[in-house]
Amino acid sequence: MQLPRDFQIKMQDLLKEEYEAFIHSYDESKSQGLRVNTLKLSVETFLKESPFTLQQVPWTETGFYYEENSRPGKHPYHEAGLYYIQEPSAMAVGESVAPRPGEKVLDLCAAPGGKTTHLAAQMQQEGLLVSNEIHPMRARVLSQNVERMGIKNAVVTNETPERLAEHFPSFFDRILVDAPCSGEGMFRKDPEARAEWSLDNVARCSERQLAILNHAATMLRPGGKLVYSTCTFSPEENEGVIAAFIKAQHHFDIVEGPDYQGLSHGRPEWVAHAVPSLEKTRRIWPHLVKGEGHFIAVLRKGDGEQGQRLKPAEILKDHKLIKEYQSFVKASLNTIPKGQYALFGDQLYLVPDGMVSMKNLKVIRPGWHLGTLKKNRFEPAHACALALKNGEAKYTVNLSKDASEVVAYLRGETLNIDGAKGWYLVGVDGHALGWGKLSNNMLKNHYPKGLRWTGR
Ligand SMILES: C[S@@+](CC[C@H](N)C(=O)[O-])C[C@H]1O[C@@H](n2cnc3c(N)ncnc32)[C@H](O)[C@@H]1O
Repeated sequence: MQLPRDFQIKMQDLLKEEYEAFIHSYDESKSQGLRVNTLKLSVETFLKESPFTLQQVPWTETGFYYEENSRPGKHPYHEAGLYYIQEPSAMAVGESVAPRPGEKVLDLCAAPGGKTTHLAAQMQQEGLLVSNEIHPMRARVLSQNVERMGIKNAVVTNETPERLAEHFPSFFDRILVDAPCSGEGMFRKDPEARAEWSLDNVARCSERQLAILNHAATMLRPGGKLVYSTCTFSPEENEGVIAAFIKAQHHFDIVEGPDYQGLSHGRPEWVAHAVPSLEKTRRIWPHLVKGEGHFIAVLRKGDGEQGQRLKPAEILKDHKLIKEYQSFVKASLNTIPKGQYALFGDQLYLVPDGMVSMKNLKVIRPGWHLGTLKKNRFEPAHACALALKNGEAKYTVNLSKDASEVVAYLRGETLNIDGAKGWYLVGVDGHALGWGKLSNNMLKNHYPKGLRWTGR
């Protein structure tokens, strides 16, 4: 593998006798992983149903390596959101954040959503998860992944860290900054990261990382936890950023990172102005574990002034007034979705508990999207289907993963089905895939056009 020359010289200088083992790891194949979505099923059930050969990732109960020739991204279970394909080392980050149900959590650099979907699984649909991405196109992909994984309590925003910091002073219990970086840890799997790398870019990244981290600090409540991670080796972007941050932000401490098998300590000796506590940060090395390169720092904010209470979000006083929605619920669901309803134009959402007003921010998903109010009727959203559990819809079409109808449905084709008129939740082995509307024994396909399978 062709690695940038300056990168090799720098790593040799840092790693000394360990360099040989490090550089040989580039001759080995990258490791690939998936994380079971425990919002939809337990690990135990997934392992019984999984068509793939899997091996446990040591630092994540829900994470597994899969074999090179399996293609989990091209399986109906993927479309049903039963798992998220995620680089195994990256799973250690969500484990380090470890949010609890009911908390207020911010994922500041969230697209495409690997860590956000991990945090959401830990929160078990309770509390408020704000998932932010600065780039509009990437924010859209993030939003789609939040939908596919059936997450109800996430608010997806498309903002700069600066604007969010103005809106949310001392607000969040936990914040993750999975920072944009030079991506040295991804060289084995990402040729673009190799092509774009330069020493100048490393320096630019570290400046940007410190700025993002400072904005994150503003948004954390006293006593809150801030996790900083990168997928790069360069000390300037890792221990160096944390050293500069701690120097400026006296009320923050570095706390001991996770002690999972295979994780190494941070290297204070690699940066100027180091403090010994930098050793409490964690590094993941590809020559020591089955995973790509990563860095994780866990920081805690000391006691201090609590933030002001933010204005609550505007919610509907009585959703029963929306007759079209009531008729849909009565005809098509066995349970009434519980929580706070909010209407954005003609779009109906259930917003997370603790949702505050996000006026003037670019919000692209304010919670669980239930559907659209049309003239005299309600049309359920794809997100509504994907967060419904077995038994929650009145009418279902349950297909087996090997049935040709599953592929037909995912391609957007009409299915022939006997039954009463109405909305049907189409699923694979009991896991929702999307909606279909039955009339005259023809199930009109409501699988979103942009997600349909083509050429398979
Ligand atoms: C390492 S990636 C995040 C990966 C994501 N957390 C996941 O697990 O799927 C870093 C993200 O930061 C975003 N980003 C780039 N510049 C940024 C900036 N100045 N402020 C905040 N985020 C930025 C990138 O668009 C990218 O999506």
